[in-house]
Amino acid sequence: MIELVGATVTAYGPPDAHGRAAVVTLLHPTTCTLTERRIAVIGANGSGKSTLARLLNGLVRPSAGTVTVDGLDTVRDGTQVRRQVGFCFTDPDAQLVLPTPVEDVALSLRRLDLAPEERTRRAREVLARFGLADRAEVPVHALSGGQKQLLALAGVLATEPTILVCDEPTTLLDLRWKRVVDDLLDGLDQQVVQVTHDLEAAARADRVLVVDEGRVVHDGDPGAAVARYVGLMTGGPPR
Ligand SMILES: Nc1ncnc2c1ncn2[C@@H]1O[C@H](COP(=O)(O)OP(=O)(O)OP(=O)(O)O)[C@@H](O)[C@H]1O
Repeated sequence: MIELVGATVTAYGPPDAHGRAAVVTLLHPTTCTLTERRIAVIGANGSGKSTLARLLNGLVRPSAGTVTVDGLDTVRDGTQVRRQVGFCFTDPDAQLVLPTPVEDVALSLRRLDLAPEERTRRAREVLARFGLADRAEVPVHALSGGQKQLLALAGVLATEPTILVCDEPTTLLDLRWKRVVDDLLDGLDQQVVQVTHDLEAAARADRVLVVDEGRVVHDGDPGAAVARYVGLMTGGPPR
């Protein structure tokens, strides 16, 4: 269970003519308890969705308030929280660091106390589960965007987190690969919190948070959330 209590994120904005930077609020105080299996976060570009998502595993620290996962504080107990909450970025290149898929997944498994051969064997098993068995030794840079996104998810899920947070996991994918990743996410046992611009994916969620200008302006039923978002988006050109 993820719990935000007055969670607020501030940062320094751009410096003025005197070199002084004002503090800007990226996320206004937010309180909610996230227990549903499928949660979507939607909103305009720059509204604060990624900031909210990154709070959930401590990638971003609250400037005020708290974020806890099953009672563990994302600041105080950051390492334990990150073991429980896997995070997948929009761009898999931000996540894939080793030359081949098998090495990359084996790296994800480094926390398990395993001999190197056993770690490699497990990494191959994980790749097979994700339909990437025949890509195990192919250079990561030679994989398609869809294969890279699957690999990034495989690396995160290999560690068996109880919660998966994904920041626009299908934005860079063509329709075929988007379906593959959507099906994978829909079928997971884990709780999944997904930031998305895909309103069909949002409509399939159990609960949808709509973020606007750093505030959660709607939280609840997917149909009403999507309608709220569409209303916001048709209210004039972006600022
Ligand atoms: N570390 C930071 N310092 C200053 N401003 C930041 C920082 N991180 C994000 N921002 C700003 O906060 C706002 C919200 O950013 P965020 O990435 O959370 O939006 P988003 O809703 O995920 O956008 P998108 O849909 O475009 O990915 C943006 O205006 C962004 O430029």
